[in-house]
Amino acid sequence: MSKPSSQKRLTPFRIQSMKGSTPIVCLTAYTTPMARALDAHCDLLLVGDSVGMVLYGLPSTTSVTLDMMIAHGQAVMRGVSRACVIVDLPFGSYQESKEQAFRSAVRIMQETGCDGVKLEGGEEMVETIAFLTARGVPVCGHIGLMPQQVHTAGGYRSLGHNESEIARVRRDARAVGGSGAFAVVIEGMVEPLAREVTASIHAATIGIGASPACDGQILVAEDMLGVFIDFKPKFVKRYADLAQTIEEAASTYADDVRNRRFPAKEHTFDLRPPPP
Ligand SMILES: Nc1nc(=O)c2c([nH]1)NC[C@@H]1CN(c3ccc(C(=O)N[C@@H](CCC(=O)O)C(=O)O)cc3)CN21
Ligand SMILES: CC(C)C(=O)C(=O)O
Ligand SMILES: [Mg+2]
Repeated sequence: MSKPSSQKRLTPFRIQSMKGSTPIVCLTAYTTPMARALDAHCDLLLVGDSVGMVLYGLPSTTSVTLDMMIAHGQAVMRGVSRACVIVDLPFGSYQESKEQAFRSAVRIMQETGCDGVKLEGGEEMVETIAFLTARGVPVCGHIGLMPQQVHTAGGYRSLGHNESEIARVRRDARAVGGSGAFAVVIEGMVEPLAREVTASIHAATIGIGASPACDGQILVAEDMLGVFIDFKPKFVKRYADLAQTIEEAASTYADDVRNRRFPAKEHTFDLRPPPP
């Protein structure tokens, strides 16, 4: 018998159908407890390759592997009952050919049970996205600022500030939007461009640093919770200061141990009277 929760999960099809009506609420999740905490409040949870920077302290997302994405995808799926779960294809697992992309996507879907995959790229990824969607893999695109291109782009810079950047994003949006993707993450671009892109494609646009003019919004959960504080992009809004909360709790714990206030009576197993 299947779990009763399985039919309540939002599908990529349903996410796309929210375009233009209800703003699509998305956050990243990498672990079971985080997925459990976010699930009821989000329409879509992304197991992002940002996991490499946020949980592993790596300098970029480019050394994240398919095995890492699968392990975190499995962890998130254990904590979810409502949200649609999408897993990032990591750098090097899909760019070589559409066949390589299909093999990587199938591994992710079969080994995690997630609802679809996300991949970065514009015009150059159209064939790949069409190949995957035609074969049963729901695909979310990702255009604009593409973190896996950090080494060729020369850093993380927002787009749409000159005519050639605008033309590039326009082309990528039309290409990816028309390739069968149910949604497209549009990252790091000026508002007029995000608005134009959102109005011009059938896929739902999920913005990060791309203004309120998108069909939905996504942030890295650890950024908005103030857990990850190594850097704060302009687009991040802090809803909590958990790094500070953790620091304070650790300090109080250390103080309690050093002054023998912890463990107290209620944390200690004591000798019980023998049963009658
Ligand atoms: N924790 C975390 N949050 C993210 O949003 C994120 C990751 N990691 N890792 C993968 C990529 C990298 N991202 C980044 C990283 C840095 C900036 C940044 O520093 N941006 C500057 C300059 C933008 C501009 O040129 O206008 C900023 O001030 O926002 C932006 C996006 C987004 N992604
Ligand atoms: C920030 C989102 C869109 C992402 O790709 C990630 O977390 O890896
Ligand atoms: Mg990513």
